[in-house]
Amino acid sequence: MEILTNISPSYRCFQDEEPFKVFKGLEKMPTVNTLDDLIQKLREVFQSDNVNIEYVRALMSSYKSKPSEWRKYAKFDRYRYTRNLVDSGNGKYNLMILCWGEGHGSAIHDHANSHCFMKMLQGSLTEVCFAWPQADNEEMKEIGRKELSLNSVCYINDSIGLHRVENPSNVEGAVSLHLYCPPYDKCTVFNQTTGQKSKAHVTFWSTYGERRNRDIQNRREPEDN
Ligand SMILES: N[C@@H](CS(=O)O)C(=O)O
Ligand SMILES: [Fe+2]
Repeated sequence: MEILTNISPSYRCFQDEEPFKVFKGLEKMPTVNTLDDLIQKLREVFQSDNVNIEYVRALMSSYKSKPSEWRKYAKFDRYRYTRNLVDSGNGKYNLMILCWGEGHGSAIHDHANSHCFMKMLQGSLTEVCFAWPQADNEEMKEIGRKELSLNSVCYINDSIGLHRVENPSNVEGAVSLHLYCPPYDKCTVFNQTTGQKSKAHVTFWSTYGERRNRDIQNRREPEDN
């Protein structure tokens, strides 16, 4: 499957209404009414051998978050953000809901050569982007920072750079919907001060709305700096 990646980094993050301005050239966008509808439409899009990143992003943007539709997947942990599998996309991608308690964040990481789409379903998150380290033992260079607000969608891949994400609120949890294509279970995490890399496994806290067992949950990485 080929994924078209001709996306301009400056259009990497789109708030609510933008897709229709920015993507006039695309076919008429179908309306996405519910989360199930979004799941279904994503499956259809990824049946093709050519997937247009901007189309996926616009589809995700067109869904307006309704907590009653995603609550069954939104399982929080006290200590770290959780990853909850929603759909395994016929093996082509993983769609998941991440739950970020107050102050929870990820370490700086790559996305294992996958495409990463991220949509806010509740609250807001801060995304801090970094360049790949150029030399040993050097502070990582921040290349951008944004607030992701409700319903906005952003996109990253390894050629754009690395990032870490955090919920800056100390009163509200945040929930985000992520699509990774192809699916991956290992990524690289980086020490912000030294740029030192290590491999981390990424696992699911729950799958299809069911909690997984404690052993698996306790093996989770790569959260929290
Ligand atoms: N990519 C991270 C979440 S985020 O910090 O973008 C993960 O899948 O765990
Ligand atoms: Fe990420």
